[in-house]
Amino acid sequence: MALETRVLQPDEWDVWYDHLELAFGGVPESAEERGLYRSLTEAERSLGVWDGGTCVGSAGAFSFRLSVPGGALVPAAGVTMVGVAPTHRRRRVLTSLMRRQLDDVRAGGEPLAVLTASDPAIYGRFGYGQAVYGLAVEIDTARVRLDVPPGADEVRLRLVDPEAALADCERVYAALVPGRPGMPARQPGWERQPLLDAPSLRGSGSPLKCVVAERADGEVVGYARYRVAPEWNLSGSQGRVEVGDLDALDPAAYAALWRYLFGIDLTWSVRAVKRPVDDPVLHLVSDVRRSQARVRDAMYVRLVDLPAALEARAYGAALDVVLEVEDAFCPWNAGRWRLTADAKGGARCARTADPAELALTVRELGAAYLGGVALTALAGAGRVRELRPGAVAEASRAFTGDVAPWLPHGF
Ligand SMILES: CC(=O)SCCNC(=O)CCNC(=O)[C@H](O)C(C)(C)COP(=O)(O)OP(=O)(O)OC[C@H]1O[C@@H](n2cnc3c(N)ncnc32)[C@H](O)[C@@H]1OP(=O)(O)O
Repeated sequence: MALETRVLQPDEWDVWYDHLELAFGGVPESAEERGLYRSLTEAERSLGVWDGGTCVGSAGAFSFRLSVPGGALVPAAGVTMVGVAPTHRRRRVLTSLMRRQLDDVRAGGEPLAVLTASDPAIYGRFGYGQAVYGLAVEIDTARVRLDVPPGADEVRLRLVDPEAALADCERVYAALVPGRPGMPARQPGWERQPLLDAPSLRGSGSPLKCVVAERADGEVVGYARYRVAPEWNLSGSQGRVEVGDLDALDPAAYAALWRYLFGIDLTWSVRAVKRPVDDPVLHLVSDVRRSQARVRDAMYVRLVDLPAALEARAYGAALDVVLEVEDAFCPWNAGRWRLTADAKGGARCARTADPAELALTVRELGAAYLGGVALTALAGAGRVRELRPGAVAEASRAFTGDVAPWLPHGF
């Protein structure tokens, strides 16, 4: 029987999501998670592949607006819920879903598609480049000290109900978005994701806790949501603090929050797994080695409308370069483009017949797009070719940003 691909009907959601759980190994999610993702699913952007009455493939997209260098919020399809049934794998079901989805994203006018990958080897073939990395730390708080800046002692900390503090936390998050490429502006409903607290998500940890940092006038300027995972052995307490998220608007509040987490009684380590790679905590700790910093891929970016995407971001230096771009999966992007930008923010990208100065695939452009991956590094790996001496360094300087891009949460 031929497979049929169609847009999800809302009453098919449970069957569609059951299929997805199966593709991911078959461990059921908690009712709380399921309820959240049901409410966040955009049915008209969700595709199902059906073999008779059985769902055998799925892919969805969230309508995100993503912060890019310069602070603009750019519409981006947050690709999600991709799965193919174990009975139907390696029969090009994923490939057909990616084809349909990228055509839909283009028709809908979103310049970007972004995703987090279950396996880094999957999405390069569809033009996604590894643009955002994430930092994980597990800090030995018995031996590592924090060198907090002046002002941290004036910050008032208050332990609050995470629900009650939500509006204040969201205000802090929203204020950070324009300054940090990669952050999705919060769309309605997504504020609930950091509050998910089903027992299966806690592991051995406590229910979610929230501490807020306040200025003298009572304004909330930072927060941390975390769990405490107590553990006892013959030597005594071995507890750990597990940070969900931690955001602050100034260095004093930021350091005060970390100091609080370091000082929780009966715990001897703090683990935070979704931090930016340039997290200032690396410069607060006395011993970075005992902080066990690890970096891994976090978000992949695909330029769907190449000129619109390149014009939407700002550049750190003036630029005038002709790019020869390969894009086998979205051929409307392929060819020669002149990208000009001034350091104040204006950029223009248009087709040209002038000689190319840099040759690369759309995947490298996606990797460099948010300013966190240097074109010079990609050139070092042979993935960007310099056709005019000096062009790689010039373009790299303009593309690279002052802060590392960051994806603070999964999707
Ligand atoms: C954004 C997200 O949601 S990420 C989540 C992705 N989902 C999962 O990981 C759940 C478990 N896995 C699956 O559901 C499926 O195996 C998928 C979705 C990864 C792949 O689906 P398939 O229909 O088998 O892929 P398809 O047949 O179209 O393969 C296309 C190509 O990708 C390759 N490929 C597919 N999956 C993988 C993988 N996990 N690792 C490396 N390569 C892969 C195939 O070998 C094929 O390569 P080729 O073009 O060189 O021949």
